[in-house]
Amino acid sequence: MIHCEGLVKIYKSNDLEVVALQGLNLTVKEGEMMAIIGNSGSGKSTFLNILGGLDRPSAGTIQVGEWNLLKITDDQLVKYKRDTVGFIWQNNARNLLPYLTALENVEMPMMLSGRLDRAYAKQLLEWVGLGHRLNNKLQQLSGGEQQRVAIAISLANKPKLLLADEPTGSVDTQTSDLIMDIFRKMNKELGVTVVIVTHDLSIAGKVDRVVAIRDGLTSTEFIKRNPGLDEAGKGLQEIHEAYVVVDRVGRLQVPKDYLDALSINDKASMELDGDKIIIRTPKQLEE
Ligand SMILES: Nc1ncnc2c1ncn2[C@@H]1O[C@H](COP(=O)(O)OP(=O)(O)OP(=O)(O)O)[C@@H](O)[C@H]1O
Repeated sequence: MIHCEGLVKIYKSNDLEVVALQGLNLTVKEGEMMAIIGNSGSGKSTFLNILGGLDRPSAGTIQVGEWNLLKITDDQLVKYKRDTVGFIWQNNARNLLPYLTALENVEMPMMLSGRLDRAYAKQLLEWVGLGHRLNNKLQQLSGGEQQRVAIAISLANKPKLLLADEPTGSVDTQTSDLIMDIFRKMNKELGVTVVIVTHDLSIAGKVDRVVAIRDGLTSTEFIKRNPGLDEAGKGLQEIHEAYVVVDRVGRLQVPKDYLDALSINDKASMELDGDKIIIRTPKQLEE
């Protein structure tokens, strides 16, 4: 579904250049439900915005389904956004219309794309557990309920790819669990590929794979040890096996605390020792 290699995004403003993505590699299979984690400023939102067609990449390769997002024309990008992706933000209230009902809010994007389907709009709201709130105005719904309306809206165009930026960022734990359950249901029943960007490690137990981004590069992958396991609230390491990402030309990131522990700055010695690769302080610097 998603294949990106050496993806670069540079923001230029006046004389300043910020390299938000420095050659990111990531492949996401169709039907996968995965999360991207990383510290503030690591490039998560930049990556999601590129995937969602809201921002353009600077260089590299990024293919989503049939679309090459580096070469896509503006007209094709409009079609891509309308037909292929659904987007959910942390604070969705700004994208919803408070004076319309939940149902009217879901119908609105369908009308705009000329494909109104009231029965499907109702079904979506039932799927997110709001079948009893169809005719309530948005302003009469709680924050968590509004977030669920936003999820229904994001699915209104029957996207193949659902992108969520901190979808559980401003809701309580119970609503957060409910939202993750809805994503899983949509993923299983509609076959939608789901990519979630988050700070929240507790939702990691609800996805198949977590990829950590550091400084605009994928650094570590956590893959569920037991796919039957579905325990939110547990740490990543408890339910996932951690792997360092090695790119096609053999580059990998060594965690900063490991380097600090051995005072490795700009050089290290590396050697193959049977079935291990050993990285250590440069030999000539050892006492
Ligand atoms: N429009 C922009 N113009 C200039 N620099 C930007 C722009 N958007 C993001 N950046 C910079 O790119 C880097 C990556 O930002 P990004 O928002 O992708 O990080 P993030 O991991 O999503 O962080 P957060 O979790 O805080 O949202 C940061 O250094 C940020 O300051």
